[in-house]
Amino acid sequence: MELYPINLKLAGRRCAVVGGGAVAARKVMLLMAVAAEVSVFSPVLTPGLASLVEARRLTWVPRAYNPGDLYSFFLVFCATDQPDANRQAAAEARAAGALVNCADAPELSDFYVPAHIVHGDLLITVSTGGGSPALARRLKEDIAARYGPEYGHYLALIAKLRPEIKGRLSTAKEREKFWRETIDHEALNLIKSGKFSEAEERIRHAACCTGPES
Ligand SMILES: C[C@@]1(CC(=O)O)c2cc3[nH]c(cc4nc(cc5[nH]c(cc(n2)[C@H]1CCC(=O)O)[C@@](C)(CC(=O)O)[C@@H]5CCC(=O)O)C(CC(=O)O)=C4CCC(=O)O)c(CCC(=O)O)c3CC(=O)O
Ligand SMILES: NC(=O)C1=CN([C@@H]2O[C@H](COP(=O)(O)OP(=O)(O)OC[C@H]3O[C@@H](n4cnc5c(N)ncnc54)[C@H](O)[C@@H]3O)[C@@H](O)[C@H]2O)C=CC1
Repeated sequence: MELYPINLKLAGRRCAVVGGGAVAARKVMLLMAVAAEVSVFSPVLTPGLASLVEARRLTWVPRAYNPGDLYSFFLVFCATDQPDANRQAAAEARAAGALVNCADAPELSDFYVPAHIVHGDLLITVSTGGGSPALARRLKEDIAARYGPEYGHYLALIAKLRPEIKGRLSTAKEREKFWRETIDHEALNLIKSGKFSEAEERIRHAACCTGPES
């Protein structure tokens, strides 16, 4: 195993993307989705990136990367179509202490972006360690067909009820047993049919019937 699985909080963090093509755009969109503060260094942008600049949601430095650009970022993506520029940017960013992703050189990257499915706070990711991004994408599609948006609603309900259940069941052991038994298909089926309050009641009711003796 080479990769440590970790999910980063990037809200408000300064992140840089070097390059403004299709790959850079994919990385930028994801950074924006998690409210990172994003700067793009590239002479040319995709139309999608250009409209984000116009909406003032993105800082654009409209030129090729220059040494010295990357001294103050937490995370840096090097995603130009020029291998030498990517290498130089990656080396500078790493020397400055940033975590680096080099789009055309996995061996120069500190981390990879996994294929992912998002439903609210539910994040399902697939990594192939850089071995086959196409396989990661395919597996993601298979998983997405199995775990739809209802799981996001289910998670939101469980997360809402967790503090209440924590108050009712006094030990961690009881809570662990409760949640292992309560996360079942019945509540999920209720959510699938739009019966949110019935699903909530089902979980609350289960908590009433659980106690130290059960
Ligand atoms: C190492 C990594 C670095 C990183 O970018 O983080 C990396 C590297 C490279 N990708 C390349 C090609 C492709 N990348 C994709 C797609 C995705 N690539 C993503 C991640 C990663 N790509 C990281 C490893 C993740 C892992 O494996 O765990 C995904 C999962 C996430 C995202 O980028 O958002 C996203 C899925 C989007 C989705 O879910 O839909 C497709 C498929 C397609 O587009 O249909 C192809 C063409 C088919 C193929 O090559 O498999 C090449 C060029 C190879 C060449 O020159 O031929 C390199 C460089 C190299 O390998 O040397
Ligand atoms: N990691 C991944 O998921 C994938 C990576 N790749 C790799 O990523 C690279 C980029 O792919 P695309 O976005 O499709 O290329 P592209 O040709 O669409 O875009 C390249 C961008 O880099 C900019 N650029 C060129 N030189 C620059 C410099 N010195 N400084 C700043 N910006 C510069 C250009 O203006 C352009 O916006 C490819 O060379 C390929 O090796 C390709 C597919 C997937």
